Amino acid sequence: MTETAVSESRRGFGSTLAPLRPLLPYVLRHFKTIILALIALSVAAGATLTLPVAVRGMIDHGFSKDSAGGVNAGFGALILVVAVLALASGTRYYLVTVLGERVVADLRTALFRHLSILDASFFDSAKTGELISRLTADTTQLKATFGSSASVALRNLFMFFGAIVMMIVSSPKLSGVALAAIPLIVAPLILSGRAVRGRSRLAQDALAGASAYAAENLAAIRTMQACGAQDSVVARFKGAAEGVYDAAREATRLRAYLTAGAIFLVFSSVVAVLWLGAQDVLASRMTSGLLSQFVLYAVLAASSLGELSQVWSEAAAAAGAAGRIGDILALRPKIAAPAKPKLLKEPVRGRLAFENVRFSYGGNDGPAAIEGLDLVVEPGERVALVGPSGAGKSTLFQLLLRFYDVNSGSVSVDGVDVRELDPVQLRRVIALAPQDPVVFGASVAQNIAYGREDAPRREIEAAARRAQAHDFIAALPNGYDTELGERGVTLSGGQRQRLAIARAILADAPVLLLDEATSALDAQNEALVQAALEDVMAGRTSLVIAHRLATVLEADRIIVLDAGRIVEQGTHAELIEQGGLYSNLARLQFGE
Ligand SMILES: Nc1ncnc2c1ncn2[C@@H]1O[C@H](COP(=O)(O)OP(=O)(O)OP(=O)(O)O)[C@@H](O)[C@H]1O
Repeated sequence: MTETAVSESRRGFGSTLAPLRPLLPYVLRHFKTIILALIALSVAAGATLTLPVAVRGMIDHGFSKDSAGGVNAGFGALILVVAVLALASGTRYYLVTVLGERVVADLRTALFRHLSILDASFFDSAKTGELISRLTADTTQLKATFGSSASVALRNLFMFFGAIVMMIVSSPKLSGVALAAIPLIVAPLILSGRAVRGRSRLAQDALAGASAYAAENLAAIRTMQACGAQDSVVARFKGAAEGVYDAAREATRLRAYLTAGAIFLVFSSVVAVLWLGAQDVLASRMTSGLLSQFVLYAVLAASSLGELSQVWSEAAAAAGAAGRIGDILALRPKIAAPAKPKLLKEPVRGRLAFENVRFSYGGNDGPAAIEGLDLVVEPGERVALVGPSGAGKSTLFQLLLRFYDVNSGSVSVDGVDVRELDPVQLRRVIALAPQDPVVFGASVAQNIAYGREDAPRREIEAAARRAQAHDFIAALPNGYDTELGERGVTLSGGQRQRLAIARAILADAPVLLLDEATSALDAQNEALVQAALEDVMAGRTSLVIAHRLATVLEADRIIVLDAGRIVEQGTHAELIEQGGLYSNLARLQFGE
C-alpha cells in the first residue's frame, strides 16, 4: 500500500469517492441539465410510488360487484400514471446519459489540453501509450459513472427514500423492524467500496501498461519484425493482458460478493417483515390490502438499495480510474509564463546569448550536459555547431526553446532572459527544422502550415517553392491536398526535410535553429536541400548543427563543443590551422 493509500484509509468512507472530486466542476457546469433531470426523476419516482396505493385499493375495495365503475376509473387513472412514468423515465434517461457523454468529452479535451502544456521533462519519462489509455479507457470508465450509474443512483435514491416514507405511512411498526436492518446492510457495502476502488485502479493501471507496451512496439513494427522479436513481444504483451484480466477479475469478484451479500440481506429482511405482517393480518390487526401495499413498498425500497449497492461499487471503480486522471490534471508545468511576462521589442532582432550556463537533464545534482558555457550569437549571424555525438549540441536548442530551464546562468533573446518571457511568444520568434522532421497525418498544405493554420494557400505554395519542395508536391496525386502520414503517402527522408524547411520558411521567424541531416539524402537531394537552406538562412540569426562541409564553410563562425563545453571557435580555416578537435572531426566527417 502506498503512503497516500494508507492516509486515505484513515480518513473513512467519504474518501472512497474522493478522486472523483476534481472532476465535479465538469459536471456542475451543466446545472440546467441537472435540474431538468432531477425534475424528471422526481416525477418518475412519484409515479412509481403511487402504484402500490392503487394496488391496495384494488385488493381491499376493488373486487366487490357494486364498484365496476370505480374499477374502470381506477384502471384508467393507472394508465395515466404509467404514461407519466414512461415519459419522465425516458426524459431522465436521455438527459443523464447525454450529460455523462458531455462531461467525458469535456474531460478528454481538458486532459489533452493539459498534456499539451506539460514540460518536455514529463514526456521524457511518460509513455505515450499509457497516456492514450488515460485519455480513452479511463474516461470511458468514468462515462459509465457520470451517465448511466448516476442516473440509476439518483432514481434509486429517490425511490428508496420515497418507499421508506410510504412504508412508515403504511405501517410504522413493520417499518421500524425493516429500518433496523438497513445499517446492517449498508455498512459493509460502504466499507468494501474502497477495496473495489483500489482493485479497479490496479486494473486500469495494468491496462495502461499493456497499451503503452503495444503502442511502443507497433510504432517500431519494422524493427520488431527485422529482429524476429514477434514471439517474445507477443509473449510479453500476453503477460500484460493477463495482468489486466487478473486485476479486473479481482475487482469483479469483490463486486460479486457485494452484490450477493446485498441481495441476501435485503430480501431476507423483506421476508422477515412479511412474516411479521402475516401474523398481524391473521390476528385481524391489518387488512391484507395494507400488507400488500407495505410489502410492495418494502420490495421497492429493497430493490433500490440492491441497485444502489451495485452503483456504489461502480462509482468506487470509477474513482479508481479518476485517480490517475486527477493526478495528471494536478501536474503543474514548471516551464510556464511568469505572472507578468516581458514582451520582446518589435522587430525582434534575434540576438542570442548563453551566459555561464550549466544544465543537467537530471536536475541540479545530475551529470551536466552543458557546463560553464558562454556564447553570444549576433543578429543575422550564421553559427555552425559541431562536436562529437553527445557533446550537447541539441541540448543548446532545447534550452533556447525553453523546453528545459538552466540550473544556473542564463539564456536570453534580445537581452531578455527566456524565463521572463511567455514561452508561446519565445517559440514564435524561433523556427526549428529538426534532423528527423515529423510528418503528421494531414494534407501536405496542412503539414507546411502546422502551427499557422490561417496561412493562405498562396503563402504555403511560396514557402514550398523556396524550400525546393514545390516540384515533388505538384507531382503527388492530389498536389497540396495529398494526405500524408499513416493513411496517406509516405515521403522520403529528403522530401520530409524540405517540407520541414518550408514549414520554417512559412513561420518567418527571426531565429532559425537547424539540425542538419545528410544521412537521408542522395547527392541531388542534398544540393536541393542546401539551396533551400541558403534561402531560409539569409537575413536571420541561424544556429545550425552542422553535418555538411558546405555549412561550416558558409558559417560566420564555427563553435566546437565537447562534453558540454565550448572547446574551440573560429572559421574553418582558423580551426584547421589550430589542429585541434575540429581538424580531427573535419578529417573524419568531411574527408578534409
Ligand atoms: N531527454 C534527455 N534526458 C536525459 N539526458 C539527455 C536527454 N537528451 C540528451 N541527453 C544527454 O545529454 C547529453 C547531450 O546530448 P545532446 O543530444 O545535446 O548531444 P548532441 O551533441 O546533440 O549529440 P548528437 O550529435 O548525437 O545528436 C548526452 O549525454 C545525452 O545522453
